[in-house]
Amino acid sequence: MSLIQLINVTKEYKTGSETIRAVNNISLNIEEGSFVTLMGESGSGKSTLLTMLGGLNKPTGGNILIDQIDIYKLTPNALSDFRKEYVGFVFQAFQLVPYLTVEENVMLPLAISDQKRKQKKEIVFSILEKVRIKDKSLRLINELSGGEQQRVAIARALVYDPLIILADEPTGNLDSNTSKEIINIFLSIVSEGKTVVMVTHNKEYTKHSTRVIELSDGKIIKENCTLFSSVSDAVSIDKKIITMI
Ligand SMILES: Nc1ncnc2c1ncn2[C@@H]1O[C@H](COP(=O)(O)OP(=O)(O)OP(=O)(O)O)[C@@H](O)[C@H]1O
Repeated sequence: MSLIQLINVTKEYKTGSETIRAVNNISLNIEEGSFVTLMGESGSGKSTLLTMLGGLNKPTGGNILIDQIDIYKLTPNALSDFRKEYVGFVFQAFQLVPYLTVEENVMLPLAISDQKRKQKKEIVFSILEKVRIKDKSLRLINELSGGEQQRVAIARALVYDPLIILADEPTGNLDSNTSKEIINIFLSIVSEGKTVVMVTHNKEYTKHSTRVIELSDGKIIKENCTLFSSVSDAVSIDKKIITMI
């Protein structure tokens, strides 16, 4: 059974007398451990689809099942628990707290957790190590480069060890070399078995994904699966690219 199942999903926004159909009757299955990129022109419905997948934006039609849970049939509290357990979000604008340190930003989502402080610190440090920013854990956010800030944002998204990472234009504010480093982090996350769904406008990054989905006017117009036989192939090719820079 697929980890993510969308069944006839539609989203309409009403603004005044106008109704915008941002996502138009999409059905889609996403397997666990895949790296999916969502492409398409501005306004084609990518962010709407991503936020619906993450339990942040209720569809006006259809069902979204994650791990066989029909997420919008959950109560608000259960939906919030579901998000905590299953989904980590990464955004273009990082959305970090500028007057807190790296460590404090990543620790922030754990504020509501019952774990002991020592345990929380261990989780935070192991993730900071994974995204290679541990040496700057005591720096304030505004003392970091854009790429470093995005690493912190990815670390924060990983603190509850979610199965799914949803990233909306995570490289949109970064130069091309830094963007490749961020894509490499996503590839290593995927190689651990997590599922990443990433919105991007940059065609170059689609070659690292296991599946590319192109949207237009809220519909899937093109799909390209299994560009690599496995994610480890993608990682090795990506490493070659990084070495060439
Ligand atoms: N909260 C909202 N209220 C009204 N209309 C909205 C809302 N959010 C998105 N839309 C509209 O829905 C359509 C799809 O928007 P969406 O942000 O999903 O597209 P996108 O492909 O992510 O675009 P971009 O690449 O510019 O971020 C657009 O026409 C947009 O104006």
